[in-house]
Amino acid sequence: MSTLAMENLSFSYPRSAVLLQNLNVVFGPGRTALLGPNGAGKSTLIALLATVLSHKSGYIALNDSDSSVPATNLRKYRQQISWLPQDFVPVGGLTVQDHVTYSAWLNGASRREAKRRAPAAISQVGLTEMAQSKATALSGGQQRRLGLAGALAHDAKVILLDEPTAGLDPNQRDRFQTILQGIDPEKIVLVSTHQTEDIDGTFDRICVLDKGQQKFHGSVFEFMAFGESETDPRDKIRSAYGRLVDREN
Ligand SMILES: Nc1ncnc2c1ncn2[C@@H]1O[C@H](COP(=O)(O)OP(=O)(O)OP(=O)(O)O)[C@@H](O)[C@H]1O
Repeated sequence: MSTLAMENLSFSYPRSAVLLQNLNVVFGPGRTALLGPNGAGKSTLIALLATVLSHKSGYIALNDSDSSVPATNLRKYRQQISWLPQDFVPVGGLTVQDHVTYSAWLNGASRREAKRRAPAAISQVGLTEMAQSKATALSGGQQRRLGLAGALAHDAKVILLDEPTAGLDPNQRDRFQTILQGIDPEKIVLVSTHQTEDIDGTFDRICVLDKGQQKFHGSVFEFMAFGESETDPRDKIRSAYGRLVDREN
């Protein structure tokens, strides 16, 4: 079983207080929703896992590729990671097809592999009919799906998606959830989100980060137990989240 583990991970931005201190988290296969209030450190954690930021101490290990950060085998680690940043903006001038090919190549696939895999990833996110359109001409929701296609085309073991559905309308969010549900369950998928109403039925597990600390990590079912007075699963999750996270945030 693949696991992505952080051990005693600490991080602070320059001239800022410590944000993550001795964080220990293990993500396994399946879809995990990363919840937490604004400023909790979700994007930072994802950027550390993507190795866009470097942690101060501790380490990150991807067990079945025998690679870790810091490590001698950073390249091997990076080849197993796909990352969709929160502020994804398509590169101007590229078609959807070229954009997904380019993203897969940037994520570590060879040029030939990237080209070969792009059509399936474009189809997976429902953009086949727009494959020859300019990426910048897509709507906001379609652009997010384009970003997701780039992450999926790489066929990495770990897929990191930072608030992929922020600002999308309910239809586009539904569409995104359906795509997430279709991702190979053996992959480690970590998705930061504020949309607790989208969790039930899409995610297997929930990890709650608050003030740089892990407040909860377990199955969606276990999480719902904190919202026991509610009956609707979505209300249970919202209520559980409210109980776990300090209201003063
Ligand atoms: N480049 C930076 N330099 C200094 N501080 C930063 C930087 N980026 C983020 N921070 C700070 O680190 C903390 C965590 O930010 P981060 O973006 O990781 O939180 P988040 O949980 O993703 O928040 P949100 O839900 O609002 O996206 C915040 O206090 C933020 O102001």
